[in-house]
Amino acid sequence: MLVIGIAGGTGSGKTTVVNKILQQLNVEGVNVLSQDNYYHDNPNLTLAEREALNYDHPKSIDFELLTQHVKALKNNQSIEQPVYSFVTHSRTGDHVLVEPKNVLIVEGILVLTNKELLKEYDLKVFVHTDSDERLIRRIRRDTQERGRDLQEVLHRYQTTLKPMHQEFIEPSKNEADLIVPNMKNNTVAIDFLTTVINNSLKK
Ligand SMILES: Nc1ncnc2c1ncn2[C@@H]1O[C@H](COP(=O)(O)OP(=O)(O)O)[C@@H](O)[C@H]1O
Ligand SMILES: Nc1ccn([C@@H]2O[C@H](COP(=O)(O)O)[C@@H](O)[C@H]2O)c(=O)n1
Repeated sequence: MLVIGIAGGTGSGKTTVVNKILQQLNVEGVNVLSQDNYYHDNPNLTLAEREALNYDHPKSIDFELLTQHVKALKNNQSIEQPVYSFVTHSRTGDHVLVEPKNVLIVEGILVLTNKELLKEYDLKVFVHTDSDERLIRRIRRDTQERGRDLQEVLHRYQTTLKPMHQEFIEPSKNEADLIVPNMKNNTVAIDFLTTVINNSLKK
């Protein structure tokens, strides 16, 4: 199994890049584990308390479970991936059964920050987009798809998102084997990535 970690700031285009790779890959099967499904649940907190949490710090992620799931898939075992809701800031209680396949992509803002998880990757990618463009994309997405309003997005950006990006996410770029600029459609980088993945699978 080839394991690929794809990180980058919020709104950098990680999901978009992953979807383009999936369209082009010439392999039997690919699984994608999104870090977003591995946020801690915090069932003992009220909705207001959960809303106030910092979701851009590495401690907000259940890396133990994510790493355990990556290792299980590599050992040819199935996993039950939790499902997360950005509306309630908690796990829904549902699970998705994931069976092992040839390629595993692990994507998320913090997936290149965890030492144990870093050991599991064969290829590490960082998607780069300038912060002003990422903020614009984030406002658009969170108000249209994640039930947020402009004030919420801007408050979170100033209080946690930007400082955490500078402290944890941007430095994790140094772990990457490849940096994909995604300010505009970058077909060359996507073609390059799929070629690298296909070649690694042939070895
Ligand atoms: N190269 C691009 N040019 C313009 N818009 C883009 C590009 N890549 C992604 N987007 C848009 O930006 C938003 C965030 O992209 P997404 O892939 O969800 O980012 P991430 O997963 O890194 O948070 C989406 O609305 C997406 O359509
Ligand atoms: N309850 C939550 C959990 C996370 N977030 C934000 O999601 C961002 C990461 O997701 P991407 O798809 O953009 O990579 C992260 O920046 C968190 O602030 C949230 O708003 N609410």
